Amino acid sequence: MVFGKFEQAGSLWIMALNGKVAVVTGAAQGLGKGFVEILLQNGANVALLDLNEKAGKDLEENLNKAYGADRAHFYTADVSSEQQFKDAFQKVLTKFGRVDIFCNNAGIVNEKNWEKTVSINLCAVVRGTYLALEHMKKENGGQGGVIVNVASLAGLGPLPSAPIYTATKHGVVGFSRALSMASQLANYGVRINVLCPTFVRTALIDTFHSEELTGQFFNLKTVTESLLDKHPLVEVEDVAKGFLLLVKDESLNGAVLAVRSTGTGIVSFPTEIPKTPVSL
Ligand SMILES: NC(=O)C1=CN([C@@H]2O[C@H](COP(=O)(O)OP(=O)(O)OC[C@H]3O[C@@H](n4cnc5c(N)ncnc54)[C@H](O)[C@@H]3O)[C@@H](O)[C@H]2O)C=CC1
Ligand SMILES: CC/C=C\CC(=O)/C=C/C=C\C=C\C=C\[C@@H](O)[C@@H](O)C/C=C\CCC(=O)O
Repeated sequence: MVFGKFEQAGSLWIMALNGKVAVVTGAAQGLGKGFVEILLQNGANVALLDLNEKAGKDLEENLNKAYGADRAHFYTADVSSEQQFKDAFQKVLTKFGRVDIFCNNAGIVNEKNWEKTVSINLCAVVRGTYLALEHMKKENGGQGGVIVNVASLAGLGPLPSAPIYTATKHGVVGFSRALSMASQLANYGVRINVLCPTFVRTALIDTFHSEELTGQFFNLKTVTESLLDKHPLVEVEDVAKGFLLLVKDESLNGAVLAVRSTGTGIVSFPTEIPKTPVSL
């Protein structure tokens, strides 16, 4: 299946990013900032969405100094608000005229206020995906494109100290994989891929030291620390390279990319779930 303007690199079909327009949520810091930078370095123009207005505006100024005027624009938006998300998306279309790449990256850990976590980590990912899809899909006159949803290794296996966070990330993986199949079957011309990083050196990983944010699971801090031993930290730049692959490689739709200190790989899901027979 071929989606958009691309150039051939060996047997790979690679989407050229010059002139493309990308949207990244949670873009003011951390992984989102890394995704924005690698997109700018590869020729795309980028809309940054975040609820942190000061950090977002400061980053916008610095990026336009570094990569050229008018390449990056910040829009204040709380992705858990349907109205704010829709308004920001409309402002992006008014400014840039198109959206080719959409990254649902914004996410939090809050096991106390779990409804907030579900609202941001899962509901807002669905909202952003559907906003982008409505604009991109060919049956609506769109140009096609690619959506990258940010899950986590906790979307592939449990984080005992963060069961709600784990649930939201499993939801992102399942939703994105199912929608990628729907997109293929309906010939939307839109690829939907998932990024599953291990622990990354950002502000978020301090969360599990916070009793306010881990709540009843604060006493499992040592479990997370032992998982950190098993899954050592990676840097934002390592994850950004995986993100760029999911954006540029036109052959990838429904891909789940795990980024770990031991390397990066596309997850293969068993068609037959291993089972231990029981007698009823
Ligand atoms: N840091 C890590 O170890 C890992 C992070 N992830 C995921 O990567 C994504 C980014 O996380 P990090 O960069 O590490 O976190 P971070 O806390 O450094 O940055 C998150 C950004 O999202 C923004 N944000 C939070 N709630 C928002 C909302 N309602 N509306 C708009 N913006 C909002 C924040 O203002 C911040 O700029 C999250 O989805 C997270 O679950 C996945 C695996 C590992
Ligand atoms: C408290 C949250 C902190 C940071 C955010 C985040 O998403 C960090 C996730 C980091 C690691 C999660 C590890 C989960 C490990 C176990 O559940 C494993 O069963 C995971 C399953 C497969 C891992 C892939 C592999 O190692 O082959």
